[in-house]
Amino acid sequence: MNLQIQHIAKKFHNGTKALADVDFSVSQGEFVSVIGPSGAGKTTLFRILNGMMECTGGQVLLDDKRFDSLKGRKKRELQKSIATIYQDFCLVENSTCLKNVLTAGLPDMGFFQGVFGLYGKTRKEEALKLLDRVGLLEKAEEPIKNLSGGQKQRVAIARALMRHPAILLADEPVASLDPVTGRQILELLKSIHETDGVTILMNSHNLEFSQEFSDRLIGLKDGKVVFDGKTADLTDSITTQIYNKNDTQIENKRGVAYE
Ligand SMILES: Nc1ncnc2c1ncn2[C@@H]1O[C@H](COP(=O)(O)OP(=O)(O)OP(=O)(O)O)[C@@H](O)[C@H]1O
Repeated sequence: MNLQIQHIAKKFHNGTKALADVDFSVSQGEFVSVIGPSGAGKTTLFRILNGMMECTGGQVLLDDKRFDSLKGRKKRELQKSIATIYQDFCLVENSTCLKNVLTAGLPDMGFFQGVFGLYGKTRKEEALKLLDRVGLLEKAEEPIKNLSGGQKQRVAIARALMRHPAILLADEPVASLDPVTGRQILELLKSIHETDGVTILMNSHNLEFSQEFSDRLIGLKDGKVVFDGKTADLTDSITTQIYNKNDTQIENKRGVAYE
């Protein structure tokens, strides 16, 4: 599935212009990271892409079908191709890992099935397989609140995969994790990307991780794309331009989350 972001703009009610003429495409199977300083508009862009927020200009196309202006059932149908994982995992803490993964099926279920959690044997088997894939089968009946941060993100990844997404949006997926756990989560995402051909669009403050795991980087600054190229083509001077920091600061901050 090809994602086309065409001249996207977002102006909030308070007058803040978070995005201005953001324009790029992502082909099926790419691993792209959106990088940029705090306030650059990364989260706003991701919210528009997963349908949580409306843009005030431009359009988003999925395989040439306009996505941003759709409503209701048509929007939900197309939305199924996009799954998101978040920095704070967005799981139900008192519910088990298995139930959290199963909730991904709710939009396809009838009202009563959903209310009474009648997920059915096939969905349960698939959810258990996915928990196995992320290394958490033995925790299936454990409530989320008993898990570590890394384990919670693994459950969130299993829940995302339950939707069979063509595109996985990873919004600061490792920002709440220590560097070792963060790397393990990114290795898991990379292996899913390589095995399933899922497109991954990641928003990260960690430039070193973005460079290591992505094929392509999009540099956002003040709501505009200031770099779009292969990871290897990101030079120190472009990094300075994106983050507006001098070279010494960049050298000192390599591997540390940019602010
Ligand atoms: N709901 C909102 N109402 C008004 N302004 C907002 C809203 N959400 C975000 N903004 C503003 O839009 C701009 C972009 O914010 P956004 O959160 O997208 O940046 P970001 O690059 O994700 O930053 P960070 O890396 O710190 O999360 C900022 O100036 C922010 O203050």
